[in-house]
Amino acid sequence: MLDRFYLIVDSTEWLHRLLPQGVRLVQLRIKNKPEDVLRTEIAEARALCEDAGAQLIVNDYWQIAIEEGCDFVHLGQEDLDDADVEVIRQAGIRLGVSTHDDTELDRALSVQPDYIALGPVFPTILKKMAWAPQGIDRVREWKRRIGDVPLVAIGGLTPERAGQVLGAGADSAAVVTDILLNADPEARTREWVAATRTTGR
Ligand SMILES: Cc1ncc(COP(=O)(O)OP(=O)(O)O)c(N)n1
Ligand SMILES: Cc1nc(C(=O)O)sc1CCOP(=O)(O)O
Ligand SMILES: [Mg+2]
Repeated sequence: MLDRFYLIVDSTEWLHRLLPQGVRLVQLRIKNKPEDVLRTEIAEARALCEDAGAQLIVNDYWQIAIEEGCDFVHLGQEDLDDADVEVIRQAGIRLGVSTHDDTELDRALSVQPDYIALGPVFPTILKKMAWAPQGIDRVREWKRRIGDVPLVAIGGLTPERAGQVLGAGADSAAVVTDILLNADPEARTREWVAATRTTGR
């Protein structure tokens, strides 16, 4: 069972600030750092999330996640090319997978994921995407197709849009820039917590 509010951060510094605001589900998504930094950040994130009673999901670095005793990783389609899903499963690690189109959805379902992410639902400024925004109807369609597998909506979300994607069948709404680039990330996080506890299904 995923929390309906899924925060994504790029350092443990954010966890010190935002976990106390009521975050229960968080992804550590670090790019372009040396392995020793990654390992230190992942280990610290694990301890901080454990203390806060939050679920940590490690993006990309499934081997370090296993070695540092984490229990949930997120992999995109390119990450899956290099990942050993058998090893991940044997380590008892849960796995979330990104999808953007039908082919990716088929592939994601074939590894029996613990959730499927669909994006970008709205335009995102975080990274260049090869896909046009999916829109709300696509969220509805994805949920119909994946049934009991939890669905995470991502891309350009705000508290108001989170209500829309949850209402369309997403189980959780993931966010980066609406919080990390906000003038007051702590207050915006509290808005997210309130919005996702009171809207949607
Ligand atoms: C919840 C969630 N959904 C999608 C992604 C994107 O994963 P990926 O396609 O591997 O891209 P990067 O985030 O690694 O750049 C995600 N991280 N989390
Ligand atoms: C990291 C990521 N993956 C996406 C996908 O569609 O797979 S969209 C996305 C960016 C989400 O950031 P923001 O909340 O700032 O738009
Ligand atoms: Mg990735």
